[in-house]
Amino acid sequence: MSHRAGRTPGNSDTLELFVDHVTHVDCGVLDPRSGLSGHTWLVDATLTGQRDASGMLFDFGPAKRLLKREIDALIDHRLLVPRLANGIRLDGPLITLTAHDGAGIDYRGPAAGVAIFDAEAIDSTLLERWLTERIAPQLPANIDALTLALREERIDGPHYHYCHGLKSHDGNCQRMGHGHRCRLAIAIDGVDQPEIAQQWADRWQGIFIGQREDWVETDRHGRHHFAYRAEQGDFAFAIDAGRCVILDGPPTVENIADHIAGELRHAHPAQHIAVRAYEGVGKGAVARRG
Ligand SMILES: Nc1nc2c(c(=O)[nH]1)N=C([C@H](O)[C@H](O)COP(=O)(O)OP(=O)(O)OP(=O)(O)O)CN2
Repeated sequence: MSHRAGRTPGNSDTLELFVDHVTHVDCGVLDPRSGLSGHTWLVDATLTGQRDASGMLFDFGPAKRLLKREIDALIDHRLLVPRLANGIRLDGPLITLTAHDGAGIDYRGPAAGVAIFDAEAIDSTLLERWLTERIAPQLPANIDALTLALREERIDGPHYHYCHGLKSHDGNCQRMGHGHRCRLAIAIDGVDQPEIAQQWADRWQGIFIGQREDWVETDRHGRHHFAYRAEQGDFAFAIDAGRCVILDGPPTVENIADHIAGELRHAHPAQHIAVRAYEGVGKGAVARRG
């Protein structure tokens, strides 16, 4: 999605500067069809304009810092909410979604934990436009246009997406309801097991991973309620129990990998298990049992 930043581009002296994967965004999305989903989008940026006296469009260092800072501040580690979607209600800090299948999701938390869009649904095209409209005006005057492209990491093997929050994290991971799209790999006795990893990925698509000590109750509609107090404020989430996984410890990627390894160990007690779980793109944890 492209947005003019200021001047009209010239003909022959216009150049493009690109930064692939200037940042990635890990967020949760409320959607009237799927309910809750976790996303990781890589962001590629292209700047169009004229060189200044230094021979540059924009020094890569400050350009990357500005783009990453703004994109991260606007949508990273937030729950993205399409305000105009059927079934969405905003009532102060309480956001409720009644999805098409009747399932209800409640979120309550500080404003910093969400991003609200005047839209019926959220996808990468909408986010590209929304972000460029806000960031392009901050670019230097010799930049005529900004193009941002959001893409998912190419993952050929098993992968899943989930939402969570890490209440003790000193950064934005404390925000309940942010999410990730992740690879998952499992090996038994050193042999890759894509089918087993795929079964886990299928089972875990779109789950919310909570911590047992934050589980408050299961209501009469069969929804688990979670709540915690973090540095940025009080967060609470309610979602169908069938879409929750509850861990004994915080839902870090270490604990997620270890949870899967522990479950597999029951089924394969005499074998060596290795679970390589990712959190978003390019990072994660390996848990080994046996
Ligand atoms: N050892 C661990 N550290 C962190 C975990 C974890 O599970 N184990 N989890 C998180 C957060 O959940 C988070 O979503 C990761 O975000 P962040 O640290 O911001 O990672 P990015 O790749 O997005 O980093 P940038 O600096 O924004 O590029 C945090 N730590």
